[in-house]
Amino acid sequence: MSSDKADTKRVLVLDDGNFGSCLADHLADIDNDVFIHCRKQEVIDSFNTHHRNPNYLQDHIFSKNLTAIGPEVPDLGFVSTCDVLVFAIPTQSMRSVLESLHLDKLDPTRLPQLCFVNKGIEMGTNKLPLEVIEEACGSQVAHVSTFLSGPSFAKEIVKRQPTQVSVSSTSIQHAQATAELFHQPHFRCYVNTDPIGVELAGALKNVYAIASGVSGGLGFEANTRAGLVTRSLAEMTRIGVAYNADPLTFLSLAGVGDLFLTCSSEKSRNFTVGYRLGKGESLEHILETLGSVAEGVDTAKSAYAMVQERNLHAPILEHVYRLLWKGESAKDLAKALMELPMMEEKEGMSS
Ligand SMILES: NC(=O)c1ccc[n+]([C@@H]2O[C@H](COP(=O)([O-])OP(=O)(O)OC[C@H]3O[C@@H](n4cnc5c(N)ncnc54)[C@H](O)[C@@H]3O)[C@@H](O)[C@H]2O)c1
Ligand SMILES: O=P(O)(O)OC[C@H](O)CO
Repeated sequence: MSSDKADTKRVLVLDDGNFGSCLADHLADIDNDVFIHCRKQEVIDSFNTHHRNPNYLQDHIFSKNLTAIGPEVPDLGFVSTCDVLVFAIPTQSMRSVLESLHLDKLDPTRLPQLCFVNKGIEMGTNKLPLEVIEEACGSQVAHVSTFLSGPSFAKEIVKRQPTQVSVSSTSIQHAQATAELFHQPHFRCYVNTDPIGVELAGALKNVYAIASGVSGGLGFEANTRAGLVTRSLAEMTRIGVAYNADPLTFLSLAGVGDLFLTCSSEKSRNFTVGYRLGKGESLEHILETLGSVAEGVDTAKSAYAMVQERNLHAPILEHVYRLLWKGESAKDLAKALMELPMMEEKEGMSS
C-alpha cells in the first residue's frame, strides 16, 4: 500500500544503530513517514518522547517525523503497508532477521522496495548479502533488493555533511527507485548495476581498514598508508574479478571511495580496531569496549576462505586474518608485508 502523498513513502528502518538511525533521520527529514524498529522499550520511548537515541549518535536530535516501534519484530500486516524497508543490521544477523519477517509470504506483485546497507560477508557460508536474501526470502525478494554503499560515516551524514554513495541492484529500475528515495542536495546517489562488486568492495574495505589502522597504531605514517591502501585496492579488485565483479566498480564510490575513507579516519570502527591492535590491546578487549559493530573482523574470516578457495594472491587480507583469528602479532603482520616477493603490479586486476 502506498502513502497518500505521491512523493511521500512509508518507510520502515531496521534497526536503531548508528547507520539505521542516521538514515531514518535523513528520510524522515525529507517528509517521508518513517518508522524505526528498536529492540528495547527504553529506546522506543526515548525516540518518541525526546527524539533522542540513547545508545548511538547521542548528541543528535532526531526528526519529529520519525516514529519508533518494537520491541517485537514488525508483523507482516505492518510490513505490507510499507513502500520501503531499509535494513541497517550487521551482516551476521541479517539472515535471522529476514527469516523472522517472512517476506516470502508477501504478495510478490506488491513487494516493498528493499534497501540493504550492511557491508560484510556471512561467516560459515561465505555468502554476500544478495545470496543470503535469496536463500532467506526467495528470488523475487532478491530481485527487488538494492544495496547502498560508499564513503558514508553516519556521524557525518547526521550533521548533513555532503555525502555521495552508490546504489546497486540486479535491476536498474529498483536501483534507480532507491537512489531517488535517498537523493537530496547533501546526499547524492549514483546508480550501479554490479551488486556483487558493490557488496564485495563494501565488505573487503573493512578488512583493509583494519590493516591500515594497525599500520597507524604501530607508528607508520603517510607513505606506508598510501602504499597499503593502493595494494589493498589491487587485492580487492583481484578478488572481485575472480568472483565475477566488474573491476571498474572498485574505482567507484563503493570501491576506492569507501576504501580511502575507512583506511584514513579514526571515525571508522574498523580502522580503530586495527589501530588499537597496533597499540598492543587485545582483540577481545577492543571488541568488548567498541560499542558498535566492526564488520571487518568476521569478514576477514569469510574473505580468507574465499581467497583460499580460488587460490588468489591477497597477502594483506591473509595477514589480517592471521592477526585477528590466528594470534599473529601486529608487528609480524607489518614485517610480513614488507617482505612480500616482487610481482607484476597490475596482475589479476582486469577481467
Ligand atoms: N555506521 C556507519 O557509519 C555505517 C555506514 C555505512 C554502512 N554501515 C553498515 O551498516 C551496518 C550496521 O552498522 P551500524 O553502524 O548501524 O552498527 P551499530 O553497531 O551501530 O548498530 C547495529 C544495530 O543492529 C542491531 N542488531 C544487532 N544484532 C541484531 C540482531 N540479531 N537482530 C536485530 N538487530 C540487531 C543493533 O541492535 C543495532 O541497532 C553494518 O554492516 C555497517 O558496516 C555503517
Ligand atoms: O566505521 P566503519 O569502519 O564500519 O565504516 C563505516 C562506513 O562503512 C564508512 O563508509
